[in-house]
Formats: sequence, C-alpha cells, structure tokens
Amino acid sequence: MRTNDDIILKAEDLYFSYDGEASHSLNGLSLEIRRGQKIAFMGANGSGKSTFFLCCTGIHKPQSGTLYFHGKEISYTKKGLLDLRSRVGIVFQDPDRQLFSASVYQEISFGILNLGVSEDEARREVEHVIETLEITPFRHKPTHALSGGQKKQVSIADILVMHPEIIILDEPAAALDPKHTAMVNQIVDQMTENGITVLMATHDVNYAYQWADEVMLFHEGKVLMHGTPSQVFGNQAALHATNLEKPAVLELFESLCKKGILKASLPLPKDLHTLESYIADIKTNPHYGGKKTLFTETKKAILAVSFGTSHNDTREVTIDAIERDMQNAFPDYKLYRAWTSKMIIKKLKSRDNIHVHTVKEAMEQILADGITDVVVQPTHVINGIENDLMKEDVLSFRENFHSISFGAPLLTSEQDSLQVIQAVVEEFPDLKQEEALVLMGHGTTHYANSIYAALDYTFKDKGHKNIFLGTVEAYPSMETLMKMVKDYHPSKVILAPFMIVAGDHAKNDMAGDDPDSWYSQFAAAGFEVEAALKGLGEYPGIRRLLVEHLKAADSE
Ligand SMILES: Nc1ncnc2c1ncn2[C@@H]1O[C@H](COP(=O)(O)OP(=O)(O)OP(=O)(O)O)[C@@H](O)[C@H]1O
Repeated sequence: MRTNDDIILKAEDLYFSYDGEASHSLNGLSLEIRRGQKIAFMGANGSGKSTFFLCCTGIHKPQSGTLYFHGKEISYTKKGLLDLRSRVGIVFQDPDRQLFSASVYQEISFGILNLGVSEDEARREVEHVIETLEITPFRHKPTHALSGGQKKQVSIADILVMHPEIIILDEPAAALDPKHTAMVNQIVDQMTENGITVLMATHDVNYAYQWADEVMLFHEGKVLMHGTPSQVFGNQAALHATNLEKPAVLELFESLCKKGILKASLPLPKDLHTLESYIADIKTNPHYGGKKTLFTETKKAILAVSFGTSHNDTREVTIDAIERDMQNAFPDYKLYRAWTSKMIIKKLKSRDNIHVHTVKEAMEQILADGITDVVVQPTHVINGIENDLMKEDVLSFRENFHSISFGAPLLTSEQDSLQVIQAVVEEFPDLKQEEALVLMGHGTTHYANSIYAALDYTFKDKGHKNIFLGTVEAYPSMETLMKMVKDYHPSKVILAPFMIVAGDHAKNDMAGDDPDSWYSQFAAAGFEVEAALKGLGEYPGIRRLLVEHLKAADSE
C-alpha cells in the first residue's frame, strides 16, 4: 500500500518561467516520486525535464507552486539548500557545467568536505568511489584533460560520494560511446540496488522501457502521462504527442503477435532476451496457433463482415458488390460472409429461408474448412461498437489460427476521409453549386461518432460547401442539419444515405412519406427535395477503399 512515507519528492502545481512569465517552462507541473523507484523522465526537447530537475535541487525556485522533500516544503535558506543538495544530487547533462576543480581528487572531495565531514573520512569515501567507478587509471589527470566518458564518471562520483537519497541524471548517456554507456548503466544499476531513488531524463526509449519502474512523460511543462513502461509505451497517442517511438522489443513483439507467431496473451517482453526465449520456445510449446504448428501449409480466407440488410435489391449492389471486389483482389483466398445484425439474420431466415452466418458461426465454419489465416474486413462505416464487438467475437478464436488480422472500417484515418469525400463527389458529378447534397449517416453513442461532424467539416474545408452530413441517431442531428442547410439557401436538396446499404433507414427515415422523414421535413421547410436511394457500397470509390483496407491488413 502506498503511504505518505513512500513519497520522497512531491511537486504541486509548479510554474517556472525563464523570461518573466512570457512563457512557462513549467506549466502547472504536479507529480509524486516514490522512494527507491527508478523513474525515466521522457518527453520532447524543451518539455521542461531539466528545468524541473533544477528546481528539485533548489537551483531554480518556482515562481509558484510547492516542492516537498520528505513531506516538507523545500527551504531556500542557505542551510536549507545545503542540506537539500547533500540529499538530492544532480549529474548534469554536460559535465563541463559540473566539474570545476583542477584535479580529479579535488573535484570528488569538494562536496563531501563542504558537508563538514573530517578529512580522513572524506578520503576514505573518495577512495572508495574512485575504485567502484573505475576512475583509478586517470585519477591523477587534470579534469580538463579527461575524455567525455571519463568526465561523466567523475561527475557521477562527485554526487555518489555524498550518499544522496535521490540522484538525478540528466541524459547520462548523452555523447557517450557504447562502452561508456554500458558502464554508466552499470553504475546506475548499482545505485538502485543500494536503494537510491534515481530520476533519469533520457530519450532512449529502449533503455527506459527496460530499466524504469515508472515513466514520467513530460509535455509542455507538465506531466502528460505517468505509469509503468508498458502503460506509457502502449499509449500510441501519448508517444506521438511527445515525439517518442515505441521500444523496438515491443514493436517486434506486437508484429509477431499480429502475424500469429506469438500469442498476444504472453507477458510483454521487457528485453530482447525474453523475446528471444519466446521465439525459441515456439517448436516445443507453440505460442503460435495453440493447436497448429508453424510449418503447416497455409490456407487463407477473407471474412467480410457487414451489418446486413433484409432488402435484397440494395444488398446485390452493395454488400454483394463489395465482396465481389474483395474476391477479385484476392482470387486465392476463400471468401466468407458474416453479418452482425442478429435481427436481420432472423428476418431473412423466417422470410426467405436464407441463413447468413453470424461472426461466430462464420469463424466456426472457417475453422472447420481447415483455414489457417484469416483476414477480416468489416464494411462498417466507422470504428464503433459494432466493430469492437465483431473483433471480440473473432478473437475468441485466436488460439485456433496461425494469424488473424483486421482491416480498418471505412472511415479510420484522415486519408480515408479524403478518399471518401472524393468518392462522394465522383458519385454526384451533376451536383450544382446552388444545390445541397444532404447525406444521412447512421450515428452512434460510441465516441467514434465524432467522425461524422469532422467529416462534415472536412467536406466544407475541401471546397464542397454544399455537402452536408448528419446522422439519424446521433450528432449532427436533423435539427443541426436543417439550420445549416437553411443558411446555405439551396435551390434544391438532394438526399442520399451515408450508409453502406440503402435499406430501412434510407427508404423510411430518409426518403419515406412519414412527416418525420428527412424528405418530409425538408419539403415542409419549403425546399424542393430529391432522394437518391444509393448505398455507399454502390460507389466504386468506396469499394476501392475497402479493398485497400483489406490489402493493408493482409500485408501486416
Ligand atoms: N537558461 C534558460 N534560459 C531561457 N530559457 C530556457 C533556459 N533553459 C531552458 N529554457 C527553456 O525552457 C523550456 C524547457 O527546457 P528544458 O531544458 O527544461 O527542457 P528539457 O525537457 O530538459 O529538454 P531536452 O530534452 O532538450 O533536454 C524550453 O522552452 C527552453 O527553451
């Protein structure tokens, strides 16, 4: 359990500016450091790591906010600072900023003598640290004649000799060759074994991932994220925001899992050695596939997953057409269909005695047919709940296949939005500037719904000010659309579904006679209205994009 005693250092809402408040290098920074932890401080250049370190040793005093050491506010009196600096030592990134004595011995003994320790005791301590940090071969050289790596060793010795409780290392491996980097890493390991709390700024994601207990991710003068290395390096958005990359070992592990070579349920490997042992184990204990071996002949399939429709006319020109294009792109793969709407599946069964598989049924069939690798391509428009649930169903079969990969839903990346806009524009070549094209999306309470409003905005941004996108079930609603369309004063409103099929929603909610339909509402508002009952699956540009997503998933 975490107690207050565990918190050795705490920062509360720190603000620090180098230029009289014109900009803040620390910008409301709060964090807590637990005793004995190894903490990697990461973040883009200029995100405030060094500034924070300088505050921790009292070199800078924050303009506002409080720093606590062992639960007590830092005192900025001479005595307070001397005490603080004997207990919190900092090794600067640039050793020349730290070393100022003429000889190595003088340099290392300076701090400890300043603490009032007797000369004898100081000598013993200095000799000890000279030996442990392997400084003996150059101990008699003047400090200015040392190499970069040797200077770094001496600046660490400067601090270690004082037996601090916290050591702060600002990019200790910067400018060091691999041999000296390994040596500094070894010294750091010794420090942590001796119970010293180590705060280290580093840009080396591979080292931080393997070494740290916790990662403190700085962004614009405050902590963007704080967590275990797996939590922080597993967060793509946080890494992106802070210019960091995923550690190579994680990247490789994830890629091997995606390819089905390793099981994603294995503990995340901390280092290459662990990953190697997973791979070495494959033959005897197949992580890969559970029941299958790595060397079996592969048989591949595509599973095309759609919401479904009970309208055969639209199905033929949308879902059937999409699947046909997928099959043409992958003639050697067996194509399977699954729908996610149980209601529609039931309706087709009772009305036409046609059975369409659910996702689980399709996966069972694929398994029974001896398929080894499955690429799943949804025809879902957004990455919403339907897609999440579909993935869960598919992944419950993970153990039975060599690999399972997923193509992205239609609107996943920014590039997708641009291609979808292009596909829509191509589909309405006769749309006049004074006419409004109003698209009806489905909409969902899932957070992915925001893509509809974003796409509506992008249409306009790309010069299509007369194309509007709303949803039946969420935002942007008909009410919002009506306002925007009225502001545009179009001569005519053309309605079209922004759904893969032109089914119930398109025929009834959009184009129906009911007074609530979009058609009736626009007509009642005095517009000339026309309905184009064409699902997105009929647009060649949309089908092309889905096939592209499938190809991307297959090549993963
Ligand atoms: N002595 C200084 N005078 C003026 N501005 C400074 C000074 N030192 C740092 N800054 C500014 O403060 C901000 C934070 O810098 P800081 O050195 O704390 O970042 P950092 O995260 O340690 O960066 P790096 O990864 O490059 O070492 C930056 O905008 C920087 O330009």
